[in-house]
Amino acid sequence: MAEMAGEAASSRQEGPSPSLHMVRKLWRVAIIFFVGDRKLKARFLLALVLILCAVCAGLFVVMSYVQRDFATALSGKDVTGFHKAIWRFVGIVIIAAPLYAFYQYMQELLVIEWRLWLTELLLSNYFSNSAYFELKMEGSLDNPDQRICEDVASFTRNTVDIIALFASKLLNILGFIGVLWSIAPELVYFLGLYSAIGTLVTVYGFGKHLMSLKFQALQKEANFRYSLVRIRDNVESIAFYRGERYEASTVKVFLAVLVANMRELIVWNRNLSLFSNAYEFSMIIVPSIIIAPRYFSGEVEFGVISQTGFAFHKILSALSVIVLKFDNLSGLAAQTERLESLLEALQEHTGDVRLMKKKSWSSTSSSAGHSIPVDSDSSSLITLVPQTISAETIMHEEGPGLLIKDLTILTPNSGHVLFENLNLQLAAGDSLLVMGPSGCGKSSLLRAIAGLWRRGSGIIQGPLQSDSFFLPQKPYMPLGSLREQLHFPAPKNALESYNLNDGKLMEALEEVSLEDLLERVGNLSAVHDWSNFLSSGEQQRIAFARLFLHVPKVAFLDEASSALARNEARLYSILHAKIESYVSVGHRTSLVKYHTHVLEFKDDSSWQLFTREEFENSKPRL
Ligand SMILES: Nc1ncnc2c1ncn2[C@@H]1O[C@H](COP(=O)(O)OP(=O)(O)OP(=O)(O)O)[C@@H](O)[C@H]1O
Repeated sequence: MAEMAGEAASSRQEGPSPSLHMVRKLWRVAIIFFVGDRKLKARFLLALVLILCAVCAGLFVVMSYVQRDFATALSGKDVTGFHKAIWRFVGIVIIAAPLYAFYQYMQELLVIEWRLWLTELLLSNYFSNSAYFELKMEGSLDNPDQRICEDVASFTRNTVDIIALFASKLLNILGFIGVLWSIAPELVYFLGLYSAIGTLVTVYGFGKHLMSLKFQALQKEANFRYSLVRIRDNVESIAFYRGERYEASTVKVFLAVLVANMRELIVWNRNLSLFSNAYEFSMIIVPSIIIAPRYFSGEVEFGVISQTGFAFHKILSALSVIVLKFDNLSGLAAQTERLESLLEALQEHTGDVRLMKKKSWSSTSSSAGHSIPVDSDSSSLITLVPQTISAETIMHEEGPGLLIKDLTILTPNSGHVLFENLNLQLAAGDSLLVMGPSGCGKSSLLRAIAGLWRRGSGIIQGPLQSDSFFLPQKPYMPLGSLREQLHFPAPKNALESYNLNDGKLMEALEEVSLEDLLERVGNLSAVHDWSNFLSSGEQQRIAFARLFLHVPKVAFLDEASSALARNEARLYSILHAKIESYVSVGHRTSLVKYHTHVLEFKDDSSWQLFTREEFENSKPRL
């Protein structure tokens, strides 16, 4: 199973580790938003966040002076000074409260815009050039759905938080270092050394383990959730098999693996907390200890003690940001790692230069000629040719009918040869039935024609993608109304352009003997969980109705009538009348009479092409 392969493949990955390479990856994933097609908006929002951050940090510096005057007035029993300090404090609060709320709001807005943009970019690539299919087939990338959904959300949220955090810490250093330096320069040196040691201990003592555990936690959470989603998608089969105990034990294994990882993670988090708390708490009274003798000797006033403490802790927390926020940073590193590998994998499949700005700068010039359009809905089979055409790649060309030259197909991962040097040609009006033992490669032939499998050699000349239509072995019922089931794969937002009015849809339902379905569900807008609501035969008939509505030049049917008995003859006679050429895969000899040619695969991977008459004569029992 591809998921298991994905799990195995990615469990071999150790995850991120603290290094400059990691920082570069973070930059690569983050920068694409700020140089993408909405870069003006992105940069404007980021600039606003940084400006607000600077203003808020400035207010903190002002507040430290007010606090100093406040304390000094109190200790000197200076009532006027005390009232003055209170009014200045009130003034700062009046400015700071709305400003801080606006600052938070702008951060949230930046997160939402960033998430929306990145998710849309990933989705358009995921569905482009069959990337979603190939990623699953290759099994090298676990849970792309979780990466697109949760990792993008957490990545954008954490990155904005960290940018704002680093900016405010930097401004704190700039704002308070002068204050502290003017009072006690030795405290500045001390802080520099102390935080450098703390950072080194955190990064080298905890970094590798924590980042790797966080990376695995994301993966294991996703595997656990997917194991439950699979059950929801296959409830009926599991219930018939009475497979509850098996499934429960499988899910528990995923849970146990997840919990084992969590246990290890909390141990490391506990140790990190021990260290960072000791690191932080041991500094609480240090500034007072250093400044107190000067106060006792009358060198500085009382308020300087609290101002020194305030400035000291601001700079300490700024210089120690890696120590104190390492938990968030390691989470961000894990999300970055997962997103970076998704972006890389998608770029390999789609060639979309927007996905990896840095990398593409060096590769655009050389690969520009092969760049594959994203979101192209009139793409021909030619657009399915991968970026790098190797000796092991099947070539696609546009042409009338279907022409297959010297086609050899290998399975995607194992490279097992299914059949070799297949040659055939279908002219307009021809139809072909592909037969042979189970597992010989009949469906794989259709996969190769559709451009889903590319390993092998030879040439497939076929019509534009928009002129061909495939009915897969498992009928697929998307989410949506009955109308949308019939329109599928027309996108929801483009139904009108397909010019399929309700009259035509009802005609198609009649053609496939499903006119009663409309009575059962009420109308074409009815929404159900169609894959559970309809029987297998009914789902196959809906698939035929889609085919009759789309009227392609060539249709490909993979055991598309396997669940039909009575209706098969009727559907094939409509197919024959409506569609110029078609290729069916099937086991039943009853299908032979609906085709002009038969391609028969044998157990030894050889094949033979017959006209219908030749085939019938060679098998007298038919
Ligand atoms: N993703 C894959 N990776 C590796 N091998 C695969 C993959 N998918 C299918 N195969 C193998 O390729 C072979 C051909 O599969 P295919 O689905 O084309 O068979 P088929 O002739 O259509 O069989 P059936 O009549 O049972 O549907 C099988 O042995 C199958 O196990």
